[in-house]
Amino acid sequence: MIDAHRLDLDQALQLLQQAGALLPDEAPHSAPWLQAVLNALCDLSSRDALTGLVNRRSFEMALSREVDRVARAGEPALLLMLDIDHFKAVNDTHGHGVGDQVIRAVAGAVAQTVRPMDLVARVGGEEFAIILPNCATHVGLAVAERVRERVSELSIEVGPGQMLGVTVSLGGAFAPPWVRSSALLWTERADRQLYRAKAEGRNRACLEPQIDSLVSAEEKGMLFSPLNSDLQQDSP
Ligand SMILES: Nc1nc2c(ncn2[C@@H]2O[C@H](COP(=O)(O)OP(=O)(O)OP(=O)(O)O)[C@@H](O)[C@H]2O)c(=O)[nH]1
Repeated sequence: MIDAHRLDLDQALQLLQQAGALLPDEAPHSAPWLQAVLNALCDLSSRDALTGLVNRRSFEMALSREVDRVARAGEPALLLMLDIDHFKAVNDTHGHGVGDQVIRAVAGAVAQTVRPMDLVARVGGEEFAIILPNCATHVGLAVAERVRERVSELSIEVGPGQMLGVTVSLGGAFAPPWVRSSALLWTERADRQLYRAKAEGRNRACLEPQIDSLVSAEEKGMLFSPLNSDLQQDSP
């Protein structure tokens, strides 16, 4: 049994306080209190401080989980990479503070546009990623377009009476159903489409052309038959 009084938790509690996290109501140093402190620290370390979105580390974990899920369940999942257009010019013209404000506004708009089950992450300075589980392939482009349009409608007040508009480019790729791919390959494919969107003029969404699965219904049945359950678990 751990005696929580003997643990040095000062720094952890200061971090939580500084981040504005609510400290647990439970009796200090009790087991439920300690658990609540750990939960709050986990939450803090999985979020980006500027936007409150999921950070790159959590995104990578979620993406690997999604790769596994798609390979098992065969449901199509879409990964969108999103980058603010000409963002350097925003910083250069209006300053870093306004740049941060724009990043926050874009993050809010994107998070409000997708479904609660979708995961929006800030994966770089002005770069975001969205994992959309169970997203039908024929609606992928419409979803990406909706996000693009929503951001382009933003009017961000960056000074008294001074409004700023911003656009984003998006690149997307579906995880191949029934196939064990890797998070890295999936990200690279979506990134390639993002570069295409930038090269084709920005403020647009490009999705990887769909390649129909070569796995037949019969093969899918075989993959999930009890005889092959070991094979399924061991396959790379
Ligand atoms: N304000 C602010 N700026 C950031 C942050 N992180 C990165 N940046 C800036 O984002 C800018 C990214 O610029 P670039 O990668 O050149 O791209 P861009 O100007 O958006 O141009 P394109 O992507 O080609 O449309 C750089 O100037 C970085 O300094 C941040 O957290 N806050």
